[in-house]
Amino acid sequence: MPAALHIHRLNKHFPNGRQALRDVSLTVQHGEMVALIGASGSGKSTLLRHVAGLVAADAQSPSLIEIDGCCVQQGGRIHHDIRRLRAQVGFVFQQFNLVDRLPVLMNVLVGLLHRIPRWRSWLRLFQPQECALALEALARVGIADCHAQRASTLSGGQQQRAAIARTLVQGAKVVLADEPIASLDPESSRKVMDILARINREDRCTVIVSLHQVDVAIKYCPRVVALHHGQVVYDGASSALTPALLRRLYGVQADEILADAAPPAAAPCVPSPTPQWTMAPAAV
Ligand SMILES: Nc1ncnc2c1ncn2[C@@H]1O[C@H](COP(=O)(O)OP(=O)(O)OP(=O)(O)O)[C@@H](O)[C@H]1O
Repeated sequence: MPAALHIHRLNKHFPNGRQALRDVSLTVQHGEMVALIGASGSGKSTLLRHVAGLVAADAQSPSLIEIDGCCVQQGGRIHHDIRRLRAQVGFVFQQFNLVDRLPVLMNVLVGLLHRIPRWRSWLRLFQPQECALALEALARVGIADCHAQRASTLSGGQQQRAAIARTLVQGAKVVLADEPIASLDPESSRKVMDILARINREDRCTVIVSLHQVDVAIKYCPRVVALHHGQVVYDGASSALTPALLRRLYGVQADEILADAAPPAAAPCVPSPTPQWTMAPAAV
């Protein structure tokens, strides 16, 4: 069985000469929940955008990205059938990417557009069972009662949950979430992360989530991939992250991160059966 995600020797230079990714190789198996961490500018978003086939790697490089054995891009060329492949990948953005003026239910139904005839998608004609599917997805993320509201009237946390409901309706087997909680308050962040963990657990969805908050990465993701100046400098158990690595990744900010992660004594991030920052999974 092919891996959920396979990345081989991914390099990216932007036209201004900046190298955002350096020889990134990574394999993620089906059903994993992986956190992508690293300081601002380390390349997390750029990596996820390459995986989604939104950005092409350096031309004539040996790069290869495959999702479930299907080529997303190779040698800096995005696969010609990327639209079909993208339909299998859910993308959750920091800024939600909902259509503000449309009702929440319609925003969720957008996840079905790749599956219905084009004439129906143009007319936004959805069948009762499709609406029922969207309502069920909204119920799973806890906002079914908001289905008739315009997306713009939802709170940030609710909008992000609607965006996740859209990926549920889409039937995505791989969900890429790019800093999904960066603009949310702690309670909304918890709800969004709980939902991502639930779809990982219950739907066996592979989730790759970029996060600024190391404590959240440790709490929710058994595996962490850390980027530093576009290079993978750590790929392993989140419980085995060390203060030394966090200092390398985040510089002076690391002390703040360590304090957040383990409040009482700048406790070492050594593997332990019950790390102090691991809270019991909370219900959505
Ligand atoms: N379109 C672009 N043109 C030039 N440079 C870019 C472009 N997009 C990103 N970069 C640069 O590539 C590097 C990686 O950026 P990226 O947004 O991937 O980092 P990040 O880890 O996601 O940061 P943040 O956590 O702040 O979102 C940065 O140095 C950024 O300035």
